[in-house]
Amino acid sequence: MAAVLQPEADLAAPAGALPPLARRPPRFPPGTHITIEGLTKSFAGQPVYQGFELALPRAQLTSVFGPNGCGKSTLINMMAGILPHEGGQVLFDGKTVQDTRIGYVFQNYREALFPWRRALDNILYPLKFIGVSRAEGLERIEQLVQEFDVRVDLHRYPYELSGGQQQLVSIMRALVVEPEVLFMDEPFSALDYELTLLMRERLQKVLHERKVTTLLVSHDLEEAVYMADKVLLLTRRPTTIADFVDVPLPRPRDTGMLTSDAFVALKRHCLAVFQQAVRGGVPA
Ligand SMILES: Nc1ncnc2c1ncn2[C@@H]1O[C@H](COP(=O)(O)OP(=O)(O)OP(=O)(O)O)[C@@H](O)[C@H]1O
Repeated sequence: MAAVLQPEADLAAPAGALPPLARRPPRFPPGTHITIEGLTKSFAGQPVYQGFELALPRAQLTSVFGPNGCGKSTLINMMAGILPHEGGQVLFDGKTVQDTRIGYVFQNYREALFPWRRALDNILYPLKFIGVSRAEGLERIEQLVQEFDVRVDLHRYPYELSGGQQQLVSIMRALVVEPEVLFMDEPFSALDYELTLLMRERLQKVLHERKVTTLLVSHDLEEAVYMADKVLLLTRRPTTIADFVDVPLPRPRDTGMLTSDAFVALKRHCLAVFQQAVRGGVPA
């Protein structure tokens, strides 16, 4: 297992030259869960990330938003260990992704679920890799069904379920392992608007109650702000951080919030930063 990160221990100065401890700035903000340092990635010689740095807070949902093709999926896929990177590191409480329990919800739930397994067995599937019994798994699923407060027959096969129900199954499968970190890549983009509103509302409530550190890639600014504790706004490639915006709106949230003054003001700010980032300018 990787050594636990000592937040202040690796400042690159010779021992004799260190300033007094009390005056040294913290390496990462208090409450940091995930640290990304010097992340470097290119495709066909074209850089996407060059020395990318970021600290992500524990138990909060960070939405990732930016121009098309700026590398949102690439970022979470590198973090989740699905995609290799050329340089830098991503640590979770100082641990590598291999030593971290993660969940991942794909955009395309149709391809993500096993069609030959009933919904229940799709959800139970990852538990066999972490040594959780079927009985314990069934208890966890019952708990999830209550938290989401939805009616879905988990004895059905995926093709017998609606799109929203299938994506719910896929979300439950990611949560049943009780992940330290959850990654979601546009999980609602294939759902109709009514279902999207319902799923957003339920999911943000469950994730907040479970205190899961979450990364959500979204193409929809309304969704990005509504779901988030923080919105990470990215620039065009090579990708940098345009802004990392706090969303201090109360939870649980519902659709009424979408028209509140505070929500609209936050969304307006994010839109202005995004437009600057698309044009390649420096946000005001
Ligand atoms: N395997 C690959 N080979 C070559 N180029 C790739 C590969 N994967 C991604 N890219 C390119 O890298 C860039 C970032 O891709 P990525 O999918 O991460 O962007 P994104 O911000 O999630 O995109 P979108 O907004 O379209 O969903 C894009 O220009 C994409 O075409």
